[in-house]
Amino acid sequence: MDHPITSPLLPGAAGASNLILALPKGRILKEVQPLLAAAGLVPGGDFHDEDSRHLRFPTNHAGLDVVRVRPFDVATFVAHGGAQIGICGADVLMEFDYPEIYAPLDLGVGRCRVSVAGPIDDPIAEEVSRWSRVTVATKYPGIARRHFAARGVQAEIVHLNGAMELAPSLGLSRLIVDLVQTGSTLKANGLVEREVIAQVTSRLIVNRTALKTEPELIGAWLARFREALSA
Ligand SMILES: Nc1ncnc2c1ncn2[C@@H]1O[C@H](COP(=O)(O)OP(=O)(O)OP(=O)(O)O)[C@@H](O)[C@H]1O
Ligand SMILES: O=P(O)(O)OC[C@H]1O[C@H](OP(=O)(O)OP(=O)(O)O)[C@H](O)[C@@H]1O
Repeated sequence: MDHPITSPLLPGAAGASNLILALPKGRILKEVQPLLAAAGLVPGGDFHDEDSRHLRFPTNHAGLDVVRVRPFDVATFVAHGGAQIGICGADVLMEFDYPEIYAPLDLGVGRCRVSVAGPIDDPIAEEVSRWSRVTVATKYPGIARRHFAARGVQAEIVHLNGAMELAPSLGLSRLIVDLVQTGSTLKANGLVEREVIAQVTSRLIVNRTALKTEPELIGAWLARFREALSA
């Protein structure tokens, strides 16, 4: 597909700063590479060198640089306006619930779900809504707290950044809230999915203020991604 560089995608008037697209390191980055290519966006420098210490990279568009950050931090960079556009999972958006972020495009990658899980040999965990409180290990304290609060249950959160599946067997918590795709990580650790909180895919996100101040420039990138998705 031919992607001529049309004028809205060029840098603005002299002195205008570059747009920044925040990309998540890891699995999502791998999955969105074909979409970036279809949108005519090619990160340059040593972007593809995983050992590079650079964090910001030029692209084939003089008006757009990319930064490579942790998946959770994509939303924070975009919410604070450090990056105007980003790509991150709906799980991250749900966790932070930043009002500054607009998420217009579902990219259809990174498909999984946020779920409650517990030990397979703890059948009463199914009756959690009858409890007044429960301990939950998770890297999603906001999602977990809101989910249980909506059922009138107070969640006491043990905040972990990974390996949540170990928490019940090691006595940290009764339940976990984590991402599930195939379910093999739960199974391998003696856990079972109890409840799906939300389905997850990755989204293209935009800072709302930036969209108001640079509507043509950001609108042109949204149109490119939309077109790439429908190709
Ligand atoms: N098993 C999975 N299947 C599909 N998508 C997933 C899966 N695990 C995570 N994701 C999606 O990918 C995003 C990034 O997950 P990834 O595991 O790459 O990073 P992370 O572990 O959150 O990052 P960090 O290295 O900063 O801890 C998640 O926010 C979610 O949207
Ligand atoms: O249902 P499954 O297909 O087993 O996938 C779920 C696992 O994937 C994610 O972990 P990831 O592989 O990203 O590891 P990390 O969070 O520890 O980096 C998630 O935190 C689960 O542990």
